[in-house]
This record gives sequence, structure tokens and C-alpha cells, in this order.
Amino acid sequence: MSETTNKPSDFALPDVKDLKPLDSEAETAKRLAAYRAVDKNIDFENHRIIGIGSGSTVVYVAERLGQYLLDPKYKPFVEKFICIPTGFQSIQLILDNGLQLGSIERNPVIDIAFDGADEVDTNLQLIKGGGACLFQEKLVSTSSKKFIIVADYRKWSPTSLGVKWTRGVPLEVVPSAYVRVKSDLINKLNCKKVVLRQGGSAKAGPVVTDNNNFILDADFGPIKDPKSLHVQLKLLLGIVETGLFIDNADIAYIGNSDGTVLIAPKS
Ligand SMILES: O=C[C@H](O)[C@H](O)[C@H](O)COP(=O)(O)O
Repeated sequence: MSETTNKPSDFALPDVKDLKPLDSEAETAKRLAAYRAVDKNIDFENHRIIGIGSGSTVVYVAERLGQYLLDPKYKPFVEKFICIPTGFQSIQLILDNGLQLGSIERNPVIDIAFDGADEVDTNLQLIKGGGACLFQEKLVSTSSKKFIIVADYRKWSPTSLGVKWTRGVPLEVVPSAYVRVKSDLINKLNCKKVVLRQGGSAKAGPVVTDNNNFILDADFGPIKDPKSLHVQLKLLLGIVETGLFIDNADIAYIGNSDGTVLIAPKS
């Protein structure tokens, strides 16, 4: 029987620099950040449990891992990886790229996790949850020995959080408590504006998270002390988790439009 020419051993892992640009500068920058983060941080011999986040940037993390899986040199390692998802979309990314799906219940300690962010400041404090996935993302990222952010240049804030991401801090709330939380945010925490996130044209009524909760977007303007705000928010009854990820990320890979990557380690 003759061998096909398209067998996996013909696969050559592409260098991100050699790939054609995508439809927009931002999309190309996302791919660059994600590929570079995977290339520089995966330890094929020692990593086994890998966290895969949510959103449009982490798509390229899963894609890159899928490419390693096709390369005979890396396949024996990557096929043993157990990937821990942060939500429904993340499960699909893992499966679509041929990776092995695991659960955080079976694998409560994660070697390394990758995720996107809506805003990243110079201390690597983050706003996340723009895609309504924050609770499971935080469960995975805080269970990881190393947590890596991948993002494009629009997410990097050299001043403070709340400057680039102006839609407000995403808060996952128990549905029956959303009116109470809204009122507490305004009256107790001087929040400027709170919006119950809506499904828009794709769904009549509010967004419902993977945990069957609602999302409130709470605008505090520029956030001087994200840690203290996070602690205050957690004291309000009804808030399950906040989109402020504090002292969690170890390093951020920020793709620039000129083809460079800003690598920001935790200080
Ligand atoms: O809820 C969504 C997540 O926190 C995402 O990781 C975040 O919104 C960044 O998404 P993207 O990579 O699409 O900008």
C-alpha cells in the first residue's frame, strides 16, 4: 500500500514571522502574542496539565498547541497534555484542535495556563470578563503554577485599569441579586454607572454565563487601587466573582502592530 504524501510527518511547524498577516493588524497581533507565548513557555518534558482560557486571542494558543500536536517531534508530549477549559467556548477550542480535554475537578493543580485579557496594566493587574467567562477563568488561573496573558496592543494600559477598557468591570452576579448589587454598587461604592449586560441581537434579555449567572458591567472610571476595589466588591452579597484579576498573572505577551511583542513579566 502506498503512503500518502500528506502524512503527519510532512508537517513543518510554521514560524509565526513567516505567516501571512490576518484580516486586521489587531488580529495579526493577537496571533503573534499567542504563538510566541506558547513557543517560549511550554516545557514539553515537564508540563502536563494546561489551562486554556476564553476569548478571541486564546484561540491562537489552542491553534498553536494543535500545530505542535501535528509535528512528530512534539506529538508524543502534546498528546499527553490534559487541557483544562474555562468555559464552553474553551472546551470547543480544545476539542477542535485535537487536544485532550480534562477537568479541574480531576486536575486541580495546573502546570501552566494561557488566557486573554480586556486590559492589562504595568503591574499585570487585569480586567477580564468581556466575554462573560470570568469565574471559571479565575478558577483555572489561580490554580495554575504559571499564568500567562496573551493580548494585542489595544489592551495594554501604561496608566491604570479602566482607561482602555471603559465598559466597566465585569461582575458575575447571582440573578436574583442583580437589583440589590446594582444599588449597592452605586450607593456604597460610588460606582458611576452599572449595566446589566444584554445578549443583544443574539439573545433577547440578559447574557447568562456558563454558571447560569448574570453579568453587571460596573464603571468606576480609572481605577487607582484595583486590589482594594476587588476586595470591596467581594464583600457585596450577590457578587460571585469580579473581573479584576489581582496579583495573578506571571507574564504578559502583548502583540504590537509592528510585528514586535512586548513581554511584560511580573515585577
Ligand atoms: O470573558 C472573557 C475573557 O475574560 C477573555 O479572556 C477576555 O474578554 C479577552 O478576550 P479577547 O481575547 O477576545 O480580547
